[in-house]
Amino acid sequence: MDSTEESKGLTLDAVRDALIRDEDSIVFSLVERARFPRNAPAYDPSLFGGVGERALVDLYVREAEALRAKVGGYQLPEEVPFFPKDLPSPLTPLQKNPQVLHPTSASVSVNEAIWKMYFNDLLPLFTVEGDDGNYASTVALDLVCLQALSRRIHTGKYVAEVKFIDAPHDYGRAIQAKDRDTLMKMLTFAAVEQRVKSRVEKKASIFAQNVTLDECDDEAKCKIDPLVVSHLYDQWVMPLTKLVEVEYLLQRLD
Ligand SMILES: C=C(O[C@@H]1C=C(C(=O)O)C=C[C@H]1O)C(=O)O
Repeated sequence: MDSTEESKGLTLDAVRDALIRDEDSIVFSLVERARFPRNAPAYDPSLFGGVGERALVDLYVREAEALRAKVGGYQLPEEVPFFPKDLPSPLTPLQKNPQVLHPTSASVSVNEAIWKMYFNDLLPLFTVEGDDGNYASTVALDLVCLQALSRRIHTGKYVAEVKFIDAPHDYGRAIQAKDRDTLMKMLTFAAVEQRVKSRVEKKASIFAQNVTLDECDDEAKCKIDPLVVSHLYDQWVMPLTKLVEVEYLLQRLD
């Protein structure tokens, strides 16, 4: 969420607009990563002796996050690091962000689940098997994908706050009873989810087109399968966003 939106007051429409914009970043990041094959050695901790037991991708993400923290990153609730331990302190004066969420929101992270999902489930669905040796580009693009997914999913903290503010008594009862199932039912909007899935599939089919000048180009294939993107949202992005919402709500009255 940018600070102008926050200062105008948090509304469900404004947060949903932010989620819609994040769809573009997610689709584009997947299209970029799909230019390279799987490149499995980048994920193998037993390779690249110089970097110890860590896979190249771990090393890259950890160092990139440390640098980002030094220049003032990870101060917003939706910006959550994958390697939060021992992040360096910022070297720059911090921007003053309005505190719109409950203070415990910083501790809500589902990045471990995002990491596992991305490498174990998603990558094999949109990259081709193979190894072209371009490991530096591969891990750099993985980081872009992971960050886009993580930001979208952790924006669920704002969604939860707005829903809570709209019905504090109903949510309050379920929170006090620590009733996860009721919270999950209350915050789920099936019709909205259906529209999200249809829209991301459409976006993927437009953004991932191979554009040519040929009049009638039957060969124009998509760079990623639009169905993979709606599957990603259906199976992982929306369930994890809702998990963030539940986790946030459970701490909302602390
Ligand atoms: C994010 C929301 O909460 C839930 C999760 C959704 C999603 O991840 O896109 C969509 C609808 C809701 O079931 C919302 O209500 O907008």
